[in-house]
Amino acid sequence: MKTFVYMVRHGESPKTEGNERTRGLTDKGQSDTYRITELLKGEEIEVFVSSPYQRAILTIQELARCAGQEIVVFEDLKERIFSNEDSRMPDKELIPLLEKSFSDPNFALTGGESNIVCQSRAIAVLKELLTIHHGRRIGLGTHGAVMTLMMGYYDKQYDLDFLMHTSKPDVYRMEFDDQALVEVKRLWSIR
Ligand SMILES: O=C(O)[C@H](O)COP(=O)(O)O
Repeated sequence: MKTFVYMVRHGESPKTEGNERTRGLTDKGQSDTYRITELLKGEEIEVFVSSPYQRAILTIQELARCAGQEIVVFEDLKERIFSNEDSRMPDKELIPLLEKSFSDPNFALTGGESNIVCQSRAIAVLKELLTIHHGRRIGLGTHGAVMTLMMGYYDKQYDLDFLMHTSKPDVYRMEFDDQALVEVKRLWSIR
């Protein structure tokens, strides 16, 4: 029996407001949540889980509401901690850090996580979800780096280049046969 995981990367978030945990969505990010709902409401997703970060929860909230389901938050689905959770790392620092991290998966800044540490904690959750919700459809509110690391665990094509070509929001449907990934389809299209 197939299990489907819908990776929903959050929409646009204000970069200067709140901290990593609390910043929400911009007006565009908010309006994209309705597009996500339209796109996915026919998929009959019954289980909703998310990163604990507001921007990820808010992106799937309307879809979960339409499905009459609660969102279950998993701390270990949060975005990779690049240096700390207090503020967003500027892109001019983030991009070199990502380049270094994808060539050395054990590399971490002081106070931050490596790719390997982030991947291990998120994959532990995903494997548990695939077991508990075997045969069901799971919507997962996520972020660029942790999503790429989860997808890359199953298929090496999901690497830094993939991450750099993703959008906010973005949606990928992963089809599993038990714990094995059989297919990935991008469902989001950029207008
Ligand atoms: O999905 C992501 O890349 C992270 O959550 C960072 O999002 P941001 O560009 O809003 O900081």
